[in-house]
Amino acid sequence: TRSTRPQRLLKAVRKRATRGDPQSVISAIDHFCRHSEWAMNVGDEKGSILDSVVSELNPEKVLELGTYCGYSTVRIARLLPPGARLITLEFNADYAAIARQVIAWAGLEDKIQLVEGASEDWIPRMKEHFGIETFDFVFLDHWKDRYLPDTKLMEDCGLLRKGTVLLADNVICPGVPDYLEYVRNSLSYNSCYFKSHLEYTKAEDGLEKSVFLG
Ligand SMILES: Nc1ncc2ncn(CCCCCNC(=O)c3cc(-c4ccc(F)cc4)cc(O)c3O)c2n1
Ligand SMILES: [Mg+2]
Repeated sequence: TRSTRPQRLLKAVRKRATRGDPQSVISAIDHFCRHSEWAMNVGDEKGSILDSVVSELNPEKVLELGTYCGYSTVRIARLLPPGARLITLEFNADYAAIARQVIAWAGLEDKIQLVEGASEDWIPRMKEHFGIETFDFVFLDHWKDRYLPDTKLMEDCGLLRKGTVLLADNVICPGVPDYLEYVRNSLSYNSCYFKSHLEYTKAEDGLEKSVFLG
């Protein structure tokens, strides 16, 4: 049967990127998405904003919601200090299988734990299952109607501490109006918007950075 887009994306990584070189994996995926087939990776323009937030924060414990093919997983993990850990949740088994191979090609598997399942099922189990106290950085890029309930769930599970940074993708396109309204009006967050574009297009999109105040 016909291959899937994630399978073709992985093929492009293997063809163009150098094993063990995360930057070449990132460039290969961006090239594939610009010149062959659009895919819903955070992309190079928003990815540069993601890089600057991660580099400034130097987080030890990172949670990513929504792995897809592992593009942002690789972007984040390549910047983490030794000993830092990234847990990434992916609901779709086919995407997870591709992401594992993209992460392995980048040589970053030691820093990354990919968990297959739904965020709402795994967030309550982070402490007992992964020995996580709190996260330093959370990247939200999964179902857009789960950003708000999962943020409240992370608060309720005590997974956020004073200074934890939430960075949310797609706050304009496809959009997360209920989440934006919450983080921008809650006294528990300092929130700011980084205007950008939907990956590989001219449409407006952006990232919302929200610092939890405890
Ligand atoms: N609960 C739970 N737990 C864990 C999970 N793991 C995966 N999922 C399901 C996530 C399914 C993919 C989410 N991402 C997007 O839908 C997305 C879409 C666009 C986009 C598309 C078409 C357009 F015309 C314009 C923009 C662009 C983006 O950058 C996006 O990130 C989970 N859910
Ligand atoms: Mg996204």
